[in-house]
Amino acid sequence: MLAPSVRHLVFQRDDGEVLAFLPGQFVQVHFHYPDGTPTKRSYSIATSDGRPQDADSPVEIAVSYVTGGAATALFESLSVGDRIEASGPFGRFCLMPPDRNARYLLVATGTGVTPYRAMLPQLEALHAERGVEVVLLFGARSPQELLYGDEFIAFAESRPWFRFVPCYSREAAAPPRPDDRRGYVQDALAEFAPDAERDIAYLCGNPNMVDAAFEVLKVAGLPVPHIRREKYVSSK
Ligand SMILES: Cc1cc2nc3c(=O)[nH]c(=O)nc-3n(C[C@H](O)[C@H](O)[C@H](O)COP(=O)(O)OP(=O)(O)OC[C@H]3O[C@@H](n4cnc5c(N)ncnc54)[C@H](O)[C@@H]3O)c2cc1C
Repeated sequence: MLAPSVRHLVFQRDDGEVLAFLPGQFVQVHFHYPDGTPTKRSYSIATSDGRPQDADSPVEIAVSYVTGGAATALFESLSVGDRIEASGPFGRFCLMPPDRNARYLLVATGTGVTPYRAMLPQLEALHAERGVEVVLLFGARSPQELLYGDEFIAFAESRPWFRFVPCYSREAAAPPRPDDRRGYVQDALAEFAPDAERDIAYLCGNPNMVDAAFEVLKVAGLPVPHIRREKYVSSK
């Protein structure tokens, strides 16, 4: 468990094929409702090992359990070694190496942070290549819900070009770290002075947060192609 209701799950393909995904992409999990109707749900790939994918590579996801959720029931019922059906990779919520921005503003709530975990090796390479800087703003209700928080904190501590800014909407960390903030993640954006010349922003997770942060960035002057969005809407 990454948080009281969020579980990290690791899968491996069992058909000998390679899941050649780009960081930021997602998989779809296929299953059936109790009445036999087929359905599917999307999950961002969290795998962050930076190695070229091969047939044995892990496919990691973080699932937020919701009360009464159909996929939630499927994941809760799984035991080690069980199989599920999935397809992918899908999506275009990816870093685009031809971009020439000096800084990335990465914004997430909840499991919306998982694409950024997958992007860490690529961000490191982009920093080495052209000195790009990164600010990751992560909205969580409390420190207990700071998914992969230890990993992001350790990553930021050894890289001055990468800032990790947890924004707690319900309670502050005790004792707070210098980059901890109180309140909603979209309200913390102004402090980082979004700039059309310098920044490209990625927004991922709760649709209300994505819409609110999109408005903040647009008002700050970021052109729409510089604001990339992935909304975690239910695909029922
Ligand atoms: C591109 C994309 C990527 C996604 N990536 C992830 C991911 O990495 N991890 C992840 O956990 N989810 C992710 N989602 C959301 C995921 O696909 C499911 O919608 C979610 O897991 C709920 O599925 P469920 O079948 O358990 O609930 P459902 O049966 O779909 O919903 C049951 C009830 O819960 C409500 N509900 C659904 N989602 C939430 C929520 N988040 N909070 C509160 N109530 C909710 C519904 O309105 C409904 O009333 C992603 C969605 C998209 C579109």
